[in-house]
Amino acid sequence: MSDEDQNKVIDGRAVAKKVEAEVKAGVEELKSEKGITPGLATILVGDDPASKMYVRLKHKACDRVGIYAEDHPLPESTTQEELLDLIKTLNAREDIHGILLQLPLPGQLNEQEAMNAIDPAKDADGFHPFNMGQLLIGIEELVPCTPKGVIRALEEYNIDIQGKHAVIVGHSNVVGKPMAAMLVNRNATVSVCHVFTEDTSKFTKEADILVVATGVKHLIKEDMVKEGAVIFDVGISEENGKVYGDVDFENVIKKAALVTPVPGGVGPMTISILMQHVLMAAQKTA
Ligand SMILES: Nc1nc2c(c(=O)[nH]1)N[C@@H](CN(C=O)c1ccc(C(=O)N[C@@H](CCC(=O)O)C(=O)O)cc1)CN2
Repeated sequence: MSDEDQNKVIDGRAVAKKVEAEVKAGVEELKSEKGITPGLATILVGDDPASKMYVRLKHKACDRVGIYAEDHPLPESTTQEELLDLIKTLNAREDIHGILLQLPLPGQLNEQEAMNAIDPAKDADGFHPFNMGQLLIGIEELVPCTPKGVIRALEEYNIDIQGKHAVIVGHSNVVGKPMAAMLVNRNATVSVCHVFTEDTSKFTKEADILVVATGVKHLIKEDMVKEGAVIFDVGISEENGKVYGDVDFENVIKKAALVTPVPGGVGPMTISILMQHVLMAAQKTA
């Protein structure tokens, strides 16, 4: 990669490091002034290797910032009742301020019902309907971590959002929909594309800010982006032990003003925002 292109890489690890430093300072203050150690409980159902790795990364981040973390691994065969029972127990624990249910869940489990059972005040992921509803009316407290990480990166890189055309590819509850709400809350003009969009490239070519979250390797090519666009690649797919994003990074970077790499872009930012949420939830109990 040329030096010029190197300067266009959004360093997600550096953004995450900055967020983590802030969280660490907040955790120390809460411990020394109120005697409260923020606590996160993670729930991992089954043996999916990627999910296991993400939970491990979250526990390592907790260690770095001083958050207490405990994992609740459940077998693949877990019933809805068993999962809800565990969530109920964790909701009642005073030393646990954040609960994270690692997704996806095995097919027999009802994901939405499980997320609805998490106390909204402990909803570290921001997926509870109460927190999603708050986001929609412009109250951003516990909101989904990945889109919040994207917003933080836009701030860190001094990118104006107001009046810009932001295009999101993917309309999931985890990324696409909350990302749209956060950008609208900041007065962007937002288009959301998805599998039923007739001509996605018609939209992506017009995007000042492009967020792609589909899980389709290298879906976004150089001829699909606008010169000078700021691009966030949220997708991760694996092929022969190598991870790929949704953006054809090597070629797209020639045209973009800024772009996130995979790995080292949005992923680390997501985890640092999760740490921020556990701290926020603990601070509210003080
Ligand atoms: N309960 C949740 N489940 C899932 C979420 C989520 O936010 N909450 N998001 C994804 C997975 N995810 C976090 O859980 C996640 C994915 C990727 C990364 C990350 O840091 N990736 C590294 C690359 C790692 C690799 O080599 O594969 C990177 O991008 O640098 C962190 C978190 C689905 N489930």
